[in-house]
Parts: sequence; structure tokens; C-alpha cells
Amino acid sequence: MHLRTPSFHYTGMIDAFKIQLWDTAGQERFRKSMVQHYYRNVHAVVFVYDMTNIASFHSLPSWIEECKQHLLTNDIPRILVGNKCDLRSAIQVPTDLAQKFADTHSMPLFETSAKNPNDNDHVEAIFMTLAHKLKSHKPLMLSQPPDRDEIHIKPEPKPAMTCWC
Ligand SMILES: Nc1nc2c(ncn2[C@@H]2O[C@H](COP(=O)(O)OP(=O)(O)OP(=O)(O)O)[C@@H](O)[C@H]2O)c(=O)[nH]1
Repeated sequence: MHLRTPSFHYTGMIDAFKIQLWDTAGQERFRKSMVQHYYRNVHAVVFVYDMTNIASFHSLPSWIEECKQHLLTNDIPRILVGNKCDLRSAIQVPTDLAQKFADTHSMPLFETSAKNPNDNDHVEAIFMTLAHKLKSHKPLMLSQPPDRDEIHIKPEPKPAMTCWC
């Protein structure tokens, strides 16, 4: 009895550890496949930051890098949107700083408010611009790498005609 108790606990801990390891690896695989799914067949990218949160602006380079790593080249129309411009007294990202960043990355900049439709650039106008860009960039999108999960359906080979006459 003395020996069995510690032995039982030990096994339990090992099992728990194994489950944890499997779970972490499974989650990571799931996360990766979800991320790949998001980036597959992307036609345009809208980078949105919160004008009242400088950290959201500073995180933009890492999102641009992530897009690059998922083979979203500069051919794909990209725009930069600063949201919450209605909160004038709380603005942390000045327009000139955002404009410099947009110029460096060859993106048009829009400042908007999803809450107040009377403020600056209207969300509809932003998406119209994007739609226009998409239309004029259409031929370039053909250069996207083919989707690995794409299913190609080949017509079944017809059986050779047999004549019994
Ligand atoms: N004043 C103002 N508030 C906004 C605007 N856009 C979103 N919000 C508010 O910001 C909060 C978060 O909005 P969500 O749509 O959940 O955005 P989120 O990106 O998930 O969250 P945040 O990172 O907090 O902005 C909500 O209370 C919205 O009402 C805006 O343009 N102006």
C-alpha cells in the first residue's frame, strides 16, 4: 500500500503531461491551418489601426510582415485605415505620422470613424476605392500561387467504344 500510492500519483502526472503536450501541439496545428485559411485567396488587404491607440499603429509592421510571409505581395491592393477619428481629444497617432508610414508602404491612408458616419472618410468610400483598385489590378491577381488545397476535377476517361457488330 505504501508503495502503490506514490506510484499511482506518478502515473497520473505523466498522463496529464502527455495530454497537455498533445493538446498544445494540436492547438498550434489548428492555429496554423486557420491562419493559412485566412490568407488563402486574399484579393485585398485593409490594415486598420485605432487612432487612439499608438500600440495598434506600432503593430502594423508585424502585420505587413505576416502578409509577406503568406506570400501576399505588393501586387495585392492594400490600404491603411485609421479608425476612431471622432475621438479627437484622445488621438495618439497624428495624421502626418500615419501618412509617412502609408507612403513608405505605398498604401493610401484613410482616417475614419466606424461610429460617426459624418467624420472624415466614409467607410463606404473607402471600400469603393478598394473595389476600384481591385478592378484595375485584376490581371495581376492571376499571378497568385495556386491554392494547394484546390480540387481539380478531371473528366473521367471515357471507356473505349466497343462495337459488337
Ligand atoms: N468612438 C468610436 N468608437 C468606436 C469606433 N469603432 C469602434 N468603436 C468602439 O470601440 C469598441 C470596440 O469595438 P469593436 O468593434 O469591438 O472593435 P475591436 O477591434 O474588437 O476592439 P478595440 O480594439 O477595443 O477597438 C466598441 O465600444 C465600439 O463601439 C469609432 O470609430 N469611434
